[in-house]
Amino acid sequence: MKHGSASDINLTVFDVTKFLEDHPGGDDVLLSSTGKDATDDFEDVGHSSSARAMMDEFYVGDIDTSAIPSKRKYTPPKQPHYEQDKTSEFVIKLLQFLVPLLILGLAFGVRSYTKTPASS
Ligand code: HEM
Repeated sequence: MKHGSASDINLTVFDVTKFLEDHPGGDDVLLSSTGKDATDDFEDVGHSSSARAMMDEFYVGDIDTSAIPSKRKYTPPKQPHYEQDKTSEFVIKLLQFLVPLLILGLAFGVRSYTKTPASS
């Protein structure tokens, strides 16, 4: 949040971790205002001048917002293009279909060879 009448491009950072339990307005409102510019949140409440004076206790430093790099769109690194070999994929699919049939045929074959002829 901005503090006092500092220049518009400066953002003042406060560490309120030690103040969470003691904040008269509660810890939930403090937490909901962390990690962002909480100037409006702070001002909207109409904090007293003694509340403003307390802020010095939690002062960490100023950030020159013009020095913050603007967010850049993430572009994933280019992947090398691999020649995809579809034949092995096809062979695997074919085997997945044929192997069970082969086992079934084998089982029937073995059965018909080993079957004792029906007593006549
Ligand atoms: C370092 C920052 C802050 C300090 C030192 C501080 C301090 C205080 C103090 C001393 C009070 C008692 C009333 C008064 O004296 O004005 C208070 C009340 C309150 N504060 Fe903060 N505060 C801070 C930040 C915030 C933030 C970011 C919010 C966000 C919404 C907030 C919301 C409130 C609320 C809702 C109350 C209760 C007001 C009421 O019941 O009348 N405060 N705060």
